[in-house]
Amino acid sequence: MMGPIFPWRSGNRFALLIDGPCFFPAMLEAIAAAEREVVLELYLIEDGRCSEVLVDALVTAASRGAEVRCLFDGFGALGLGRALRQRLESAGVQLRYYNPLSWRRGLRNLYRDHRKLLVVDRRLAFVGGTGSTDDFWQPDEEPSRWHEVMVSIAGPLVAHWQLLFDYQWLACVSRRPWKPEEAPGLAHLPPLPPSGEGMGRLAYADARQHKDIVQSLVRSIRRAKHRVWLATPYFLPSWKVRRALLHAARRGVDVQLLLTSRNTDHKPVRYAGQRYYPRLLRAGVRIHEHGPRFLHLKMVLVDDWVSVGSCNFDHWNLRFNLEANLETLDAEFTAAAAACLQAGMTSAQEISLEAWRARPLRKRIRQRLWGWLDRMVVNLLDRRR
Ligand SMILES: O=P(O)(O)OC[C@H](O)CO
Repeated sequence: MMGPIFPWRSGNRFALLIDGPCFFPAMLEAIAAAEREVVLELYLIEDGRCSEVLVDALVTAASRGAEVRCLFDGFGALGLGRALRQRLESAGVQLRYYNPLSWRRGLRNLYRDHRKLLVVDRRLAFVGGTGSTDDFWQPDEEPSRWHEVMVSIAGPLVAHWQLLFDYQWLACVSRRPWKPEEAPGLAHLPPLPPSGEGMGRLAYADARQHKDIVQSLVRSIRRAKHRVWLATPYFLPSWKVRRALLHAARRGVDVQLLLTSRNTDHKPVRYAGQRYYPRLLRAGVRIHEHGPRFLHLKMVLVDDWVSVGSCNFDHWNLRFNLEANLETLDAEFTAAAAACLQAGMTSAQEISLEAWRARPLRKRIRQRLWGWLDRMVVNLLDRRR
């Protein structure tokens, strides 16, 4: 791994904020209270009521003299129109775009900044899986159309999230790689500390160059004693993750997956991922498809360890994206994450092996087709390495 690895830090306070109507007002309130600095990094941001309110808050903060910097993904921000961009710029908000699309960049256009983070005055951070679109939140609309979580963090860990932003902010201009000697980084994944109050760590991925986010997940699953509960909207896990899940289920660990139902924005991804169902079900993994709203949250609970953030742990994300997750070992936060996942699984439909075997022909054809396409593209990309 090329990048430095962040250590565990104790003494943080975490709050799990479930769904846009809970986390957007909290984020806006923090921006409204900013005295010196606001940094925001998002993959998805597009025109709509949600972004209008967010832009209002950023513009107000900048007009009061706070330094406001926004780093948006060059593809994810294509839906952000000129009017909102100009409002930000005229108020003095500094805007940068990660890897803007260009025909000259060819396959390098696939590299995307998928992180989602907000840090205010270097003292309060919000991290998780949201974008700024009306699907996540609109004022006065409840519940939100998409089910998502963010976590508020106060304490020493906030400095690490600020650092992650600052490096990427610089790298966007100079294309400088990370310089390990400049960061408070470790060379290897740190051992898991005993569960304690406010224990947390920043795990990240920098496309193929650095992936402690997934190494940490695989290590946790391999050591799981009681449970592995994993929620993601785009279930295309790498072989290492699948193998760890299968082995955990076979040795009697309670392995449960919370995935999307037909209520998804990328149906082909769902079909391609369903090719893994039979083997997982035979090993004893329980699979739930979340129906009521589109499940967009990305969260894993392994015994008391939680990893939550931007990462879908799929082979596309981990090949091309910048990702960032919060890992925690904190009894209260673990209980909140478990309750959130449990509620999701309770309102989902569980898929049994019998029902799966009896699925109609048209479903089998779709799964074969998209599964085959996914595998073919991945094989082609592997050959280019
Ligand atoms: O990439 P995610 O997981 O942030 O989800 C955003 C979707 O791609 C929107 O279609």
